[in-house]
Amino acid sequence: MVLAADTKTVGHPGVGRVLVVVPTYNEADNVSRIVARVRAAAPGVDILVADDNSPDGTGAICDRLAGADPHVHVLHRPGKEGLGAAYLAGFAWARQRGYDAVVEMDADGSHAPEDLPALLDAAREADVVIGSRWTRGARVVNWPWHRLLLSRCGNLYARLALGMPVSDATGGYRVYRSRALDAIDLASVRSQGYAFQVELSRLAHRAGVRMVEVPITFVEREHGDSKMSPLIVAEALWRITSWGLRDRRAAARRPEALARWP
Ligand SMILES: Nc1nc2c(ncn2[C@@H]2O[C@H](COP(=O)(O)OP(=O)(O)O[C@H]3O[C@H](CO)[C@@H](O)[C@H](O)[C@@H]3O)[C@@H](O)[C@H]2O)c(=O)[nH]1
Repeated sequence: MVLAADTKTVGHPGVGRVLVVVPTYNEADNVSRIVARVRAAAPGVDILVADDNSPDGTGAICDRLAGADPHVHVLHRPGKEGLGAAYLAGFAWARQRGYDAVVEMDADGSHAPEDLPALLDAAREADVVIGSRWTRGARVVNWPWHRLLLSRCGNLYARLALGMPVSDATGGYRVYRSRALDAIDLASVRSQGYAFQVELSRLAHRAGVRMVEVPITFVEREHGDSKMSPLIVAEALWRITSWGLRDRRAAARRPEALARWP
């Protein structure tokens, strides 16, 4: 199935060589499907699955996929360390191999690979592209009401606390041009869970890189379970609050910066 995909096209026009990083923890029912969909939707991109030694055998499935397709790679990590650590390891892997852009994508099909060409097109004119659920033209399908509420409230809080003009700072479907990753101090990143997405949005905004949002259709997973937990929500709340307070204290020391606070 994967072998049928094009192996000759390289990268994306106007962007260069692209690596899609897919973090996985217990995604045995999803990982083959997502790899096949990415290969069909964007035949020129490479894929790196960053697996945290999933007990359900996701890593072994990825080894088979990688053995059958030179565009597919696996990073085996020793244990569950959170989404943020898996992405940082994937970014480092991409940098060492000279990729021009890195894509973040969930393994469960929530982020439609069919939207990827539009995100990569937008990356021609931007350093960071966020696939947004909360901008005009976006759709969210089958998400339970409590997740909708959490995402809307979380994004509103992040926007107000951090003064970022981003509608979906928690969203995990993104393109980072390598020059954006160079501009961001990745060594300072501390978030482990989904706060990672907000932290990178904040660092990109502060670094002054060009960020754009592209509407996506986000679909709730059909197989496997979300890794969302009260701890992940608590980490996001705590980190956003402390970044917001720190930014306001810094702005108070520079009164000219206060004008931009909402
Ligand atoms: N390697 C690794 N991967 C992980 C870990 N925790 C989660 N993942 C992987 O990260 C992806 C996202 O996790 P999900 O559990 O599917 O997230 P969700 O609940 O659907 O959350 C969605 O909403 C969040 C909040 O808006 C988003 O931050 C997130 O990206 C996603 O869109 C999946 O591919 C999952 O396997 C981990 O500790 N290690």
